[in-house]
Amino acid sequence: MTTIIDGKQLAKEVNAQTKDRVAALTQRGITPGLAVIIVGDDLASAIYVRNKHKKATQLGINSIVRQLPATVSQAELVAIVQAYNADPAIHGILVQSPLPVGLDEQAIVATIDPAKDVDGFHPLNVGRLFANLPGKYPVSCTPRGIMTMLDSLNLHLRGKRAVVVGRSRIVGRPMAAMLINADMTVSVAHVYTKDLSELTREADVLVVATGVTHLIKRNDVKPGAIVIDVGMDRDENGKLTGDVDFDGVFDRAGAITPVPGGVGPMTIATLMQQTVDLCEWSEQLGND
Ligand SMILES: Nc1nc2c(c(=O)[nH]1)N[C@@H](CN(C=O)c1ccc(C(=O)N[C@@H](CCC(=O)O)C(=O)O)cc1)CN2
Ligand SMILES: [Mg+2]
Repeated sequence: MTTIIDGKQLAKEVNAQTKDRVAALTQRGITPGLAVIIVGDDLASAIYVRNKHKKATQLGINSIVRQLPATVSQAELVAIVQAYNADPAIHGILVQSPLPVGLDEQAIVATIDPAKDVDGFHPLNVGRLFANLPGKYPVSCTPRGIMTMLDSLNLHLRGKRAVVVGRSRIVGRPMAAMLINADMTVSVAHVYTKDLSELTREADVLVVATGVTHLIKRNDVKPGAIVIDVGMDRDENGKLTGDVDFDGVFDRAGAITPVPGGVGPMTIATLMQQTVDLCEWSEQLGND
């Protein structure tokens, strides 16, 4: 029997907990605040940002969306980030990715106060994750959401083999770090990897984040493996599909995420969770 990991349902459960935490803070006169900066008119980004705003508002988080024209300068963008850094009502700041060409995304992310870096993309927080430093700091939401999915399966991860296909800054690299921190033996594959199938067939946990439609097929998966599909691709008919051939892999996997309704909803739920984390952590610091 294969388990379908229902990201929508799990996201609902995470969101319900977040809503309770927001209510408890609000009772103390504190409202978590999230500032989302979006630059230009990328349609997909506009939809993701609208969904973030809607969800934050539903949960009682004070959500501010700052829409800027593609012509905004690097210096203007930095000044806007700095203003949110200085605003005590804002606990989480994020810049929707990708930015239009000409803007240096990394330089802008580096100006976000690491304590307000709700995406976990600031180099200080990335470094903390990779060094597995103790303490409270934000991490990238998609892989954190995937760790929540793995937790929900009550697996024994220690010593098992994980393969992450894709080495992006947002997903592949932080995912690998989180799996190493969970005591798994981790390999990261990418576009130059030779004999990909040989590697993926060793995985007890296989995370695929490449943007290549149906890259992973039935024979690339070890029987019983946990298969996490981060892909959001369009097939030849324009239908949303993943990096994994779900129908082919389904009854070979032990558990598998669907697309849509798998990792995507967990990314937004984790973002909300992390906004409230940052708010609570800032309060604890303030009370010390
Ligand atoms: N600053 C950031 N930029 C981007 C991030 C991010 O975490 N921070 N991630 C992605 C976009 N993204 C959130 O920003 C995101 C993408 C997709 C989904 C989602 O729920 N997908 C649905 C399907 C949606 C559809 O039908 O198109 C699903 O998988 O079920 C959530 C968040 C890049 N940029
Ligand atoms: Mg999905």
